[in-house]
Amino acid sequence: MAVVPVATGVLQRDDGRVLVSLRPEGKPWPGFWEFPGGKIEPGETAEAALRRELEEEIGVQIGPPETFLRRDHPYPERTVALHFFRVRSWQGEPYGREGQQIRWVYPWEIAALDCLAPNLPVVAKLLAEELPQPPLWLIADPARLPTSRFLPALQSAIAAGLRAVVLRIKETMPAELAVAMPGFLEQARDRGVGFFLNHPEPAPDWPVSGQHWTEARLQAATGKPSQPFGVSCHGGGCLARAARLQARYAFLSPLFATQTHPDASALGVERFAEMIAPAAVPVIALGGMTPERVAAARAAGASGIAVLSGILEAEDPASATRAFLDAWNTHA
Ligand SMILES: Nc1nc2c([nH]c(=O)n2[C@H]2C[C@H](O)[C@@H](COP(=O)(O)OP(=O)(O)OP(=O)(O)O)O2)c(=O)[nH]1
Ligand SMILES: [Mg+2]
Repeated sequence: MAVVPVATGVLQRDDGRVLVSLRPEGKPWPGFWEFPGGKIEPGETAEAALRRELEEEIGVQIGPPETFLRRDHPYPERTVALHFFRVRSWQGEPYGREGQQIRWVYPWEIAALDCLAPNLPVVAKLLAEELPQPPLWLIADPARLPTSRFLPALQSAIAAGLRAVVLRIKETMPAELAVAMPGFLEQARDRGVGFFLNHPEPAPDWPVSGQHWTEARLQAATGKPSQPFGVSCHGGGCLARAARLQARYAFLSPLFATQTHPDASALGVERFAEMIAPAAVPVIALGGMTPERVAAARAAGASGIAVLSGILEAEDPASATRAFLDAWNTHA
């Protein structure tokens, strides 16, 4: 089957919104949202095709495009070799020059629309950029530590560079912790730490970045929550639903066998990679994570790694944090 090379542009404004356009009747895949662009002509470079297509389709002259993602995708009638570029500057106000609808949307809103399948990894990559960096996620559960050690251990991890935390509260918190928590969270937020709260309803009104849902809660939900949220998934169906409900990230577990869930059989690197490939949410690898395994998680397409017991329960939470961060950075 012939391979058709295609160049498309993700126009992104300073407020983070990107331009999507609706494929019109009369073209393949009418009614699906895409990034403007089209086929690269013989002898044309991808960038030249991008410039020509964006002028033809949305009436803009673009500044320098950034190479963003490459994907080959087999449609039933043809395989397309897609060159996705990001464009941050252009002249002219985009409009649907071929009569097509256009829309400016936040990256997390794209997957709630009907999108062409190979565009979903582009959405995941845009969303990954919005997450706290570096992408080492700690699942902090006060029930797993003596109360007096919980906040100091968390503080040490933050001082060592931790910037993403899921605060997992399963049972009533010791009163002294509950009292200290809002002040602690406010200080951490000022240092740029993102906190997502996994708490039974009613959740306390703490200054967090968003909520963290279980897979069961995602399945039971009738719509997206009002706050940004992430979710713990165990399979590809959950990742797809999470994206549809505009989740900002998903944990996918267990990548490796773990002590905390010895009965859950591990996904393994290969299945994990297969589940991530078509996903429209950034996937954070969870389960049996050690610094030695970070490279494998990253190579499988993980946008980050999550640790449950390897940091707060370590003798020295700061050096445990640094070991994971070093491993992530080494394999960039
Ligand atoms: N433009 C565009 N095409 C995409 C995207 N994702 C994706 O899979 N494709 C596929 C659909 C099409 O099979 C192919 C490019 O098609 P196109 O219909 O835009 O090509 P074109 O503008 O040159 O159209 P035409 O002149 O042939 O009518 O790439 C995307 O985000 N934007
Ligand atoms: Mg086109």
